[in-house]
Amino acid sequence: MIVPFTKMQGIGNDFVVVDAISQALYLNQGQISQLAHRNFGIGFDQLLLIEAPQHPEADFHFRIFNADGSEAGHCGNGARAVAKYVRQKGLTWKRELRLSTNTATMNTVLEDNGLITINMGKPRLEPEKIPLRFAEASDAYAIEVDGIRHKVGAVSMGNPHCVLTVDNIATAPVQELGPKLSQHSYFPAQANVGFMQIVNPEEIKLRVFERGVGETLACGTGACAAVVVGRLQNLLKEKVKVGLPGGSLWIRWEGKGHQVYMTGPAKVVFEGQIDI
Ligand SMILES: N[C@H](CCC[C@H](N)C(=O)O)C(=O)O
Repeated sequence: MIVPFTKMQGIGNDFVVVDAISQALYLNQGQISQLAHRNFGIGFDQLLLIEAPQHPEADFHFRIFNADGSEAGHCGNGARAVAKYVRQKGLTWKRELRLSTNTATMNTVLEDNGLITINMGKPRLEPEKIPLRFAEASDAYAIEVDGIRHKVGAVSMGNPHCVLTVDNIATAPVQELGPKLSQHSYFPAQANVGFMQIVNPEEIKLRVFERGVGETLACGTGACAAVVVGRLQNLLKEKVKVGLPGGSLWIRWEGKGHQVYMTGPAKVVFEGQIDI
């Protein structure tokens, strides 16, 4: 079957986007991981399948699959890509959209400067909603890895995140500690692991070891999770610039009970088709 796709990226987090409305597409985990392969396939961090809305107030639904073929509940950089894709493909003329994923619904606004602002919803802090195997919600948890106790924050943005603070992002143990925290038994659904350096209360640097992928150049929900954790730990103000290896995102969170807002770019790289 010939499947047209659009390759896109959001500050270096890269996607294959497929309109699964006009052409239903069913891929198993092995096929997805093959397509994700940087040598044997197209190569991507996530596959985004755009589907018809599942409820009347949404304009589009999209599903997210990591490079290992696992399905995820949310993707912040991917949401910006979807918002840009549906307009560029003429699937809508609207500049303000309501998108849904398996775990979240969000409003998106295409700004005059070409950036996209997304209301990412309220962070979920209750352990059972992250999910995290702790009884009580806390602004910080102690998780032991190889005999060392790490102070981490944990939050769901519709997908699970674990965030720890480091002095210098350049020397953060992303490859050593990232997978061990991501697959720690305290995270029954695994977790995306953010390493956050506080530059000042309005700016951080962040690297993210993503569940189902490994370290990516950027993670949108990870940027939101890091700002939420930083604010809960009284390290950050309401508006924060998040510097990731692939570029910057602007996150705003007033605090508990409020929505998180994310602003950033999304770009088309090329159009293609593949015989699956
Ligand atoms: N790896 C994530 C999904 C992609 C999130 C990321 N690319 C973003 O921009 O939020 C997970 O398994 O929850």
